[in-house]
Amino acid sequence: MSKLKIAVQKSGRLHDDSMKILKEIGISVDNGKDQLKASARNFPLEVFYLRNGDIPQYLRDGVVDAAIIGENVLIEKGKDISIVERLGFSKCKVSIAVPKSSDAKSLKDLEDKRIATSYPNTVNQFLETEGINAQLHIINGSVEIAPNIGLADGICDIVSSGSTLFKNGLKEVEVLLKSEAVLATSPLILDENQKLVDKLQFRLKSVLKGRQNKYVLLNAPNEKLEDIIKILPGMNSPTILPLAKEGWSSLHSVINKNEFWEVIDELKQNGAEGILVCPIENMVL
Ligand SMILES: Nc1ncnc2c1ncn2[C@@H]1O[C@H](COP(=O)(O)OP(=O)(O)OP(=O)(O)O)[C@@H](O)[C@H]1O
Ligand SMILES: O=P(O)(O)OC[C@H]1O[C@H](OP(=O)(O)OP(=O)(O)O)[C@H](O)[C@@H]1O
Ligand SMILES: [Mg+2]
Repeated sequence: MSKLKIAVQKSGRLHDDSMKILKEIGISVDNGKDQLKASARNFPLEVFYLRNGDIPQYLRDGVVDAAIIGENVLIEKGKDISIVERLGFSKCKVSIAVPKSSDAKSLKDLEDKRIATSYPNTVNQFLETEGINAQLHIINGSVEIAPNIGLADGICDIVSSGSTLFKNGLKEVEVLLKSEAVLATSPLILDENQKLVDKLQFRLKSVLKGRQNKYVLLNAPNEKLEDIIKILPGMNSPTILPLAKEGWSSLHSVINKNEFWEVIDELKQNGAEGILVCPIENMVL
């Protein structure tokens, strides 16, 4: 039986969440820390631990069938590789930044200037589209230090909280793209392995949907039920069960987790009591 070969970052920002999501979709991997390859116990799958930056080439060559990778890396060097599913973690931006004292307000203002980056293709594409000339300095890390040491007038790098920019006296002037971890597949994937990817994708969708939602249970007097149902977004057809306490019911429903926190005070004011909010492992739709 064929096994699906999937690449996961060996160590770094993506590693832990990638392994976590595999676990949540029911895949147990024997994980020796220094192993470069591991097999799943309960799914025809082998995990290859690789550098994030090397993964596009492995996908292109068909050395691996699929990968969990930063979308920004695919935009930089894997335009030919298809994204199967966005995974919602490792969210970041790829942005242009300049020293706080600079007058530059966008990429346009860096005409004829020097830009340090690890993402030359991404920057070049934006420069071309906007018809701007700039000189690129390609460096592999610590990009944010470049303006301070006189190497560049601006930089293009990953921004998440913005604290690295802040610490280096830089300000973000333009966001080139937004990124998150994605599941991607090789253009050379065989049909039988594509079927395994489809299975993974189905499981991923139900885990991701579960993460976005909460299962809410609350008690309320019967005469308040109508008002409470109006307050709770998405609670069009809640389950209502009578409580042993005369005139009271228990109300159960699935609710988007962000929407829920916005209405919690209103719920209490309208008589809801004993509110329980539970995580959902999977939502199979
Ligand atoms: N500060 C951050 N916040 C959120 N996501 C980030 C951040 N920095 C990087 N990422 C995302 O995580 C991915 C991996 O970043 P990380 O710094 O761990 O590895 P890398 O140096 O890019 O890759 P390699 O595995 O090749 O060494 C990036 O491509 C990006 O998608
Ligand atoms: O906006 P922030 O939250 O500060 O995150 C942005 C920083 O995070 C990444 O570096 P990382 O910490 O991964 O180090 P690396 O350069 O060694 O990959 C990225 O290259 C930025 O430098
Ligand atoms: Mg990094």
